Amino acid sequence: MFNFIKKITSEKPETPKQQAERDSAVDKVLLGYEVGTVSIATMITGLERSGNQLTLDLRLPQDSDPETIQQELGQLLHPHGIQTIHMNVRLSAPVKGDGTSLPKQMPKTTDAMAKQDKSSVQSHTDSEPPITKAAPTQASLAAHPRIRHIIVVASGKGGVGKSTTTVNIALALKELGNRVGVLDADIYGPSMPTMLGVADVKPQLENEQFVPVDAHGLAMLSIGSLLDSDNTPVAWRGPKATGALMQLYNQTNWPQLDYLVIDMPPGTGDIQLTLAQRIPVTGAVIVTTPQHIALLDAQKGVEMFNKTSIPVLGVVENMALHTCSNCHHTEAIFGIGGGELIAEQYHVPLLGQLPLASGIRAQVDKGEPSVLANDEFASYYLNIAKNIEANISKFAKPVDDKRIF
Ligand SMILES: Nc1ncnc2c1ncn2[C@@H]1O[C@H](COP(=O)(O)OP(=O)(O)OP(=O)(O)O)[C@@H](O)[C@H]1O
Repeated sequence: MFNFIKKITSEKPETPKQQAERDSAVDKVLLGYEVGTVSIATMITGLERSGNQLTLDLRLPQDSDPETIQQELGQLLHPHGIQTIHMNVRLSAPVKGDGTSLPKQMPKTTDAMAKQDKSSVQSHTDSEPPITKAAPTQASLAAHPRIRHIIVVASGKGGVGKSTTTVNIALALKELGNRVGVLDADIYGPSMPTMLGVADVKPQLENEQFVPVDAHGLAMLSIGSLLDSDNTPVAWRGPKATGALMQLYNQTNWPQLDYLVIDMPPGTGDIQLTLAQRIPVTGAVIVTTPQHIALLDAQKGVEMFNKTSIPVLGVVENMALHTCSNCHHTEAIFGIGGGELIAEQYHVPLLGQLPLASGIRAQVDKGEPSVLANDEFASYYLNIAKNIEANISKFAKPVDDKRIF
């Protein structure tokens, strides 16, 4: 482990407001800075900003030159108020054999990334889709060797029921006879393990790869499984979050899957954009609610996916209808047509409208979502899954069947 401390220039006054603005600018610089052909964001295992000082824990490829990196980052970050950079650098060990000295237990998040010295980009080229150079486009990303379709489920804002919808769609796709995996990438509120009733099950490591948890037949991996209760990801900033999520995607031994459904963090910021640019996605599903503000945010989601050339498979309007728990009468209490409006405006299909029903909430709360319980709401999700299936093949990327693992 090397420890580099470099003073760039002398002090400059900084207000809290400036600091907040600079945090975002610093994130952008880190996301854009590449070591070899890979963003340094994917190599950050720890990041702390204190005033004009930035501390980065980095796991760099063995042949990289930390001093040059520090110098270049210093120049790029100096205009954004960073005067001192501390870099704690681990260089990846050279690849030897098949990597037999493995941790028996799943390490905690920070350790998981820091200790896996052999898990560099170099040592995993056999299973990782390549991360391409700056401004990667979907067309330049190789399809995942074992996954036919990757679907991201996104929402413009939090709390619209994205995770509830994701878990039920995943179960519905499985119900239709598919092999399905779920990646819970919602760093702000990872909820898949609880919703699937496997919150106590920790994923294992095998040959330096995460092994997804079997959750009612779904291959599930959640960023939440890698966290301690005191190590909440809420405070994670862009590059660290992006790095951790890319690691989950790249370093997981996904079985052969027809669908990997990714529960994205809500919003349309840097993290979402970076993931959308680095993971070979077949299509996106956008979850919204009928309220005006949620619809506006959903529009931003559609625009983000359009920019990154990810086809939008459609919009799901959640909590669109209310089903009375006494008489089971269903009506659109928030008004009608929100999801339809977006669908029309952006030429994307409306995949379905879901009721606001306490039963839907109660089922995910007890770890047995509606589709699993086969309750009265299951058919709504099955219809959405059928609509996804009906559309998806025209967006599929070719799978390289000749690849050997
Ligand atoms: N159709 C629905 N009817 C009733 N309750 C619902 C419905 N959909 C979701 N909920 C409830 O709304 C709450 C928020 O849902 P969920 O966690 O799925 O939203 P989210 O968009 O993923 O939130 P976050 O952005 O915080 O991750 C949960 O308590 C969930 O049970």
